[in-house]
Amino acid sequence: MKIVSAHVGTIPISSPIRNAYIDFSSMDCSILALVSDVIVDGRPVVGYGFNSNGRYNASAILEQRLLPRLLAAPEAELLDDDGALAPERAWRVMLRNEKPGGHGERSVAVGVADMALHDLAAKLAGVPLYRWISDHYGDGKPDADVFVYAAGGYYAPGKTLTDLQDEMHRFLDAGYRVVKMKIGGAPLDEDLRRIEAVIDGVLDGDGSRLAVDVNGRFDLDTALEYARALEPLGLFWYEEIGDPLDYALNAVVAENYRRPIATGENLFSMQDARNLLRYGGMRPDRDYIQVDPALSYGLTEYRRVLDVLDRHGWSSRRCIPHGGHQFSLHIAAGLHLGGNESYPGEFQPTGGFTDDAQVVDSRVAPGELPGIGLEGKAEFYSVLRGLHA
Ligand SMILES: O=C([O-])CC(=O)C(=O)O
Ligand SMILES: [Mg+2]
Repeated sequence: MKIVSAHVGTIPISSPIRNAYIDFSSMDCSILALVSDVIVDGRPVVGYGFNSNGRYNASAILEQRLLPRLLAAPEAELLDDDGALAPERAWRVMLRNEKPGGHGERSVAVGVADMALHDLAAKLAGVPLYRWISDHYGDGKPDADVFVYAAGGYYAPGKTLTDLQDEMHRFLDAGYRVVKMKIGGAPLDEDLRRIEAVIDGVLDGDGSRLAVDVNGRFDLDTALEYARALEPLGLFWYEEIGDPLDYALNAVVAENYRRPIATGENLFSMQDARNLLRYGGMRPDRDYIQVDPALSYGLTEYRRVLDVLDRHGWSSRRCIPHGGHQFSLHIAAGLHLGGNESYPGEFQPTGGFTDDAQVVDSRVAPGELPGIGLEGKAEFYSVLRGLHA
């Protein structure tokens, strides 16, 4: 097995929505095809990768550093002892001559390549990725389906409370039980009206089915003011409250807020996640870790994150990755995570699951196509095919 060519593209995943920190009017991402020399049914087996939303494309790092190393490596450096593609070995090749620290855009680029390598490895083995992950990295007994919640509730120009309620009703109609909305982009009293409109108008008064996401906007005073107002509502979680690297802020909020906290989508390495556990006051009996493998050096690094969590007494069930993509859906099923995010309708064409995926009672199965199964997302697959056809 040899990787004969690598093809990088940059595509928009933009929309007019806004969270408390950024709008998505110019959001884009990198896409990648790794073409192998293995031919099945007259076509080469190809692994695909992309980065999820929130960080912009990292195409230059892929093109200028990571992929040249991958393509120049002797075949044996990418293979395991049985001659099969070993994504973790290829990962080490890509990161040769890179210093530690300084995670960020590099971790996005590696995340894209790591995803494509895992897609390719599972396709070469002829199995869906969750099965490959479970057999190679897990206990061989993957979960049949995965908890998913519907994320949305963004701020948008002209969006009314009724529009917000309609959006949340659509999520419930699509099979989700738990929904998420943005806060922190409006004054507290206005956010509370938005929250109450969803809890009372959509969720039959049950706040435990609503998560709220600040996208790192609050200083400590505002974080605590909101915490006091939110606690009686019994929310599913209070997310990314302050700057992602302000572990002390997170710890103080955790001391003052009894309900679950979720964070980690802007932590890009095992070391960052470990610092969150060491200094962030996160509580293993109730809080959630949202590190997104597609943004943070891929599944190879994510396994290190899971190992650190385990050493700190955390269950993998407390991990619900950010990003709403099909890659993390397989990882969640293969490694017994607590769930995965979903954005019905946003961040197309990359976001979401295969076209035939059915969410029932907030659970969805990763599907049985070989690899990640992006071939089952028709619009996205036509874009990916265009990279190398
Ligand atoms: O608005 C965003 O950047 C996405 C986000 O935080 C999430 O999905 O949790
Ligand atoms: Mg978030």
